[in-house]
Amino acid sequence: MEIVQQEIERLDRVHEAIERYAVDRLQTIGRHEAYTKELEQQRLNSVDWREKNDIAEKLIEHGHHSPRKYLHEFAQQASPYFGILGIHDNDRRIGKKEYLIGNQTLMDGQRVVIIDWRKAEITGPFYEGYDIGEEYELTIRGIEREGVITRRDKVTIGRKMLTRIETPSETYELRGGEWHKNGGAVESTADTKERTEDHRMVDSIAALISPEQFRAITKLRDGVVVINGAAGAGKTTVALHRLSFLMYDAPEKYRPERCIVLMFNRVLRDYVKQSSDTLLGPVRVDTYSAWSLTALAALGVHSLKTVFDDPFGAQKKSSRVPALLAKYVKETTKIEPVTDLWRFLMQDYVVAALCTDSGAEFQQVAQRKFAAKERTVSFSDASILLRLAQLRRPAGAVVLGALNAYDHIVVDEAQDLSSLELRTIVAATSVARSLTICADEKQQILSFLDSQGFSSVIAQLQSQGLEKENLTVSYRCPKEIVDLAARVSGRSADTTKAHSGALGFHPTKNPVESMAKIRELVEALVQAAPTSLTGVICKKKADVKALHAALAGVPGLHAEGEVSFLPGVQVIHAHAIKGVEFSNVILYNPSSYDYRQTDPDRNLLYVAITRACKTLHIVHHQPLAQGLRDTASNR
Ligand SMILES: Nc1ncnc2c1ncn2[C@@H]1O[C@H](COP(=O)(O)OP(=O)(O)OP(=O)(O)O)[C@@H](O)[C@H]1O
Repeated sequence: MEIVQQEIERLDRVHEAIERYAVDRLQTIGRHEAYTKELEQQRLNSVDWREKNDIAEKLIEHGHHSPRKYLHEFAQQASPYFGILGIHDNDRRIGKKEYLIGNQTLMDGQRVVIIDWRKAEITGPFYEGYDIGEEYELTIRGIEREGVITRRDKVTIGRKMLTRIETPSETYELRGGEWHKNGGAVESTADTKERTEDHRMVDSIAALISPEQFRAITKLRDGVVVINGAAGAGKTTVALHRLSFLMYDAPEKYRPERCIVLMFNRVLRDYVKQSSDTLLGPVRVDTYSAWSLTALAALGVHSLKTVFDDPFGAQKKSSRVPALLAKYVKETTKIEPVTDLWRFLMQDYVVAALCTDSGAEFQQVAQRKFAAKERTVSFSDASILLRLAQLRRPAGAVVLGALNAYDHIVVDEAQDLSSLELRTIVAATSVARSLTICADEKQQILSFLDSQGFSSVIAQLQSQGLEKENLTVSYRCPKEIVDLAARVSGRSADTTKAHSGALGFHPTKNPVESMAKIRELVEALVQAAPTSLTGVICKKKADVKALHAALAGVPGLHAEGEVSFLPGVQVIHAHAIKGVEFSNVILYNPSSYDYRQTDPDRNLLYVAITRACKTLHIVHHQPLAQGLRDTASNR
């Protein structure tokens, strides 16, 4: 196995280059800092003010060239690269060349050892599915290049050791201390998570990016990109890599401190925060609600008290609110912002447009709050308040963190934001309106949102130039589960890349039997794979407690309400599972009473099913929801 020997030797040389780079880097920094100290000393010793000024200027100039700014520490020692791209260029001066592709560039003096995957003009052929021997035409630094692809291999390096080489036709794998040819299948991301005992997004995903995902990541530098696609097709993955790509490709245009990622809930926020260090560096990752409060503060609206419950939350999220606000702002003058909000809500035309019944109560509450100068707002109020505060600013005004200011915003699960919330986000971007919006209308689970909201904002953005990317391949779920999800949602899915998994139905007679069955299943799953993560999903919050009690004492049971990505077992209700994933999912009694034939219920069931990376067990004592029922009876 010559290739294995060659690659082991290559990796040794790369490790040596990493060490040389680390030493060179520290020496260069050391020299720079020693000269800084020398200049500071000279300035201290100098008695002539003119000389002092000269030295001060020199110090400032010297500071601009600090090697800490451009010689970054190489942080990928354990796994320095994941791809090898071979070319034979028609230009004789280039000729045959092999590029190593990784998460960070590595230089050895003037020589490039590893190329960052985001250097798309070079790494494109690696991702875009070129065949060996296929001709390429590239434009690198404005120069046309032509030739043929000679190699396009993936390698796995873990803890500084080469363990796998995957060429387009063969695989070589290190198992039990020996190399085997064409042995195992590619490890799925679910298996990687179990092996590493970490059930967050896999860090090494840049190695796996598909051609369609790569195109979405590197597409259209300015403007809005909407990423659609089935659950588990990699929408979030693509959006985060896209932001990473933009910041790398045009750092002066996409500054990390002027970019933000908005996630659907705190679970998802923490999930991304913890897993995207390499990808996003210091970019803020937050929920829409948390961001809206800081944006309000930036606009001068302070001392708010927030509450979750709002009996009129649905009305306030109506897709009619943006037009009503626009009219209100036109016809009224600016007053203290929170009072302005209550005054808006008590207008007759607002009440008439938003309330079919209970309008009188809606208006009275707003009038009372207006009179009392109330500072307690719900999160639905906060988004109206934010849009109002944005609209009250003069056209084109820039307010950092709130208005016409962000270089780029990523919005995940946008289908579950109201049209007003989406508008506050769009308004917060700079005039280039650079946004990546992930959305799947089949995953809209908030019953109080009207479906026109999302589409109306997209239609408006369309007129300003918007690109849509549809991801078709599902990566998270096994084929059996993708098929079941397709039956529930009525949307077909591409299962070509899907691995195989297990799907089981377990009818019981009553809740007690269901709970006992779930305990039996969980115990078996934990015993079979102690490093897996199992999610027990129920529709009603009240069932979380009962299920938790039924599983008491099971090894690895996470505390009630705690969401963690460590191996074990989690009981969680369906509304809290957006965007997360489990090796195994057990659905507790997904009955036709709990999941009715309405869009939000169907969507919620679709979301629950598609959280499973390997197995799905459905335990029920009542008639199953439609979609599940047909599958169960055909088995
Ligand atoms: N090209 C790929 N190859 C292998 N795994 C991938 C690929 N792209 C994404 N994944 C994995 O698939 C899973 C789903 O990805 P992601 O969460 O980005 O999908 P999504 O479309 O946002 O899902 P959802 O709509 O359910 O939120 C993740 O574990 C991710 O690491």
